[in-house]
Amino acid sequence: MTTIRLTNTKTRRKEAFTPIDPANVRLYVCGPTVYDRAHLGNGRPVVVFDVLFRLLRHVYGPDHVTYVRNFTDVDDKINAAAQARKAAGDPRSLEELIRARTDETIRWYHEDMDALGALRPTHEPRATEWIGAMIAMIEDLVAKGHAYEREGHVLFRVRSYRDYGALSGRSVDDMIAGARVEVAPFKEDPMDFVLWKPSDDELPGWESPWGRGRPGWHIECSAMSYELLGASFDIHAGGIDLQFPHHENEIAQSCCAHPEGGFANVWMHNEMLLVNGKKMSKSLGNFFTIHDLRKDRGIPGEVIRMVLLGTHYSKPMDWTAEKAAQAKATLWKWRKLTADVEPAASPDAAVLAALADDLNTPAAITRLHSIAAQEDGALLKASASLLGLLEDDLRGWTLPPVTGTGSGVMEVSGSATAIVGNVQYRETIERLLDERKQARMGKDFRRSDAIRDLLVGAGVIIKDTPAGAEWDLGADFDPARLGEPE
Ligand SMILES: Nc1ncnc2c1ncn2[C@@H]1O[C@H](COP(=O)(O)OP(=O)(O)OP(=O)(O)O)[C@@H](O)[C@H]1O
Ligand SMILES: [Zn+2]
Repeated sequence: MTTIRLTNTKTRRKEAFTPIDPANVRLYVCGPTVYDRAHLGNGRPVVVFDVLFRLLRHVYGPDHVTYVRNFTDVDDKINAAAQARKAAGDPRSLEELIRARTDETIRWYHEDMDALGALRPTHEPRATEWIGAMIAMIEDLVAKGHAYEREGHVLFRVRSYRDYGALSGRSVDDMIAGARVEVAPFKEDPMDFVLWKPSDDELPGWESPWGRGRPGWHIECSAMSYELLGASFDIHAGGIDLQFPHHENEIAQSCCAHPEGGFANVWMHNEMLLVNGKKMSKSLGNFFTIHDLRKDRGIPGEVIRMVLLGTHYSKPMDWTAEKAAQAKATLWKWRKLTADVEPAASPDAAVLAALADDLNTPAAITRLHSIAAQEDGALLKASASLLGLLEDDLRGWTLPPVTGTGSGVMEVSGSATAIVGNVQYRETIERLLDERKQARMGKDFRRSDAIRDLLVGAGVIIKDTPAGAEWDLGADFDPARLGEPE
C-alpha cells in the first residue's frame, strides 16, 4: 500500500500517515461562513484538500474515507448582511432574510466549488442544525470547570487547559501580546473566548441553560466534528489563518470535553493566496470571486484549479494572468490528447508518489507534462484524475458555438470529445484552407492571406508542409471569429 507522508503542523514534521481505522479514514476541513460569494483564496483549501480526499480514496478505497466540511450559517457577519438588507427596505423578517442569504450562499458555493472540480464532502453540516450538540458540549465544559457563565455569556477558561498554544508553538502570554483579544469586563482573563453569547429578540437565537442565545464560532467545529467523526479522528485541515485562534480554541474545547480522545492526529494548513503580498480577504477588500473569474472573465473552473495546484499548498502564492493563460494552454492540449480516450487502469506511479509526498502537486503536474509529451493519453487521463483534472465533465470549459448556428457563448457539459470532435468546426476550417489553396493557385495572394489571417485570428494553428496545410486548434480557439474573409 502507498505510504502517504504529510506535514503535521502540530509536530512541525513530515510524518508517515497511519489512519486510526483504515476502513474509515476521517478528515475534517473548516468550511466557509456563508454570507457572501467565495473569493479565490477560499477556493485554495477546497482544491488542496480535495486532492487529499482523492488521494485517500485512491489509497484506502472510495468507501473508506469520511470527509466533513461545515457551513457556518450563524455568525455576526451573516446577521449584519441581513440587517443591511432589511434597512434597505426588504419587507421580509430578519429570520427569513438570514435563511434566504445562507441558502443562496450555499448554492453559490456549491456551484463554484463544483466548477473547480471539488468532490462534495461526505457530510456538509450546517451549524444551525447542530445547536443541541453545541449546547451539550458547552454544558459539559462548564461541569468540568473549563468554562464559566457571565452575563448570559459562556466563556472558555483558557488557563484551565495546559496545552493551549501547542499547535502554534507559542505560550499563552506571547499569544496575548500578539493577538487582538477582545477585552470584556466579564472575562476572568483576556484570553478567554466565547462559547455562547446572548441574542436580543431581533437576532437568531436558541433557548439554552444560559438564556436565549447563539454559539460562538469555535464551538461549532468542535461539536460537529465530534458528532460526525468522534472524539479522535485522523486529519483536521484549513487555512493557516485559522491556526490561531480558531484551531487552538477547537483543540482546547474538544480535548477538555473529551479527554478520552485525542481530537485530530494530523493538522494541515494551506498557505494563503496573496494579492500584492497581502492575504486575499474580504475584510481588506482586495479580493475577486471565483464567480467573477468564471463568468465575467470566462476562465474555466479547471484552469483555476490547475493554477491553484501549480504551487505547493505550504507556500504562499498569487494569481497572475500569465499563470492562467499557461494553465489554459496546457489543459487545452491535454484535453485534446485525452478526448475519446479510456483512462488507463491505474495512475502513473510517479504522479502517485508525488502526491503521497505531502501533496506535491507541482511535482505531479511536471510529471503529467512528461506523460503528455509521450502522447500517452490513457495514462495522462488516469493520472490527472488523481488531481481532479481531465475528468469527463468539462467543468466550465466554455466553448463557443458551432459555426453557423447562432451567436453568444454556450457552456458545454458532457463529453470532452465536444472540444475536438466537432465536425462543424472541422468542415469550416478545412473548407477555408481549401479556399486558401485555390486562391494561392490562382495567385490571388490578397485573398489567401486574408483567409490565413482569419484562421489565425480565430486561434487555428496552421502549418504549411510539402504535403499541404496541417492545422490544429490553439488554446484561444474561438470559432465565433471564423467568419468569412473579406
Ligand atoms: N487568501 C486566502 N488564501 C487561502 N485560503 C484562504 C484565504 N482566505 C481565506 N482562506 C480560507 O478559506 C476558508 C474559509 O474561510 P472563511 O469563510 O472564514 O473566510 P472568510 O472569513 O470569508 O475570508 P476572509 O478571510 O476573506 O474574511 C478557510 O479555510 C480559510 O483559511
Ligand atoms: Zn473550524
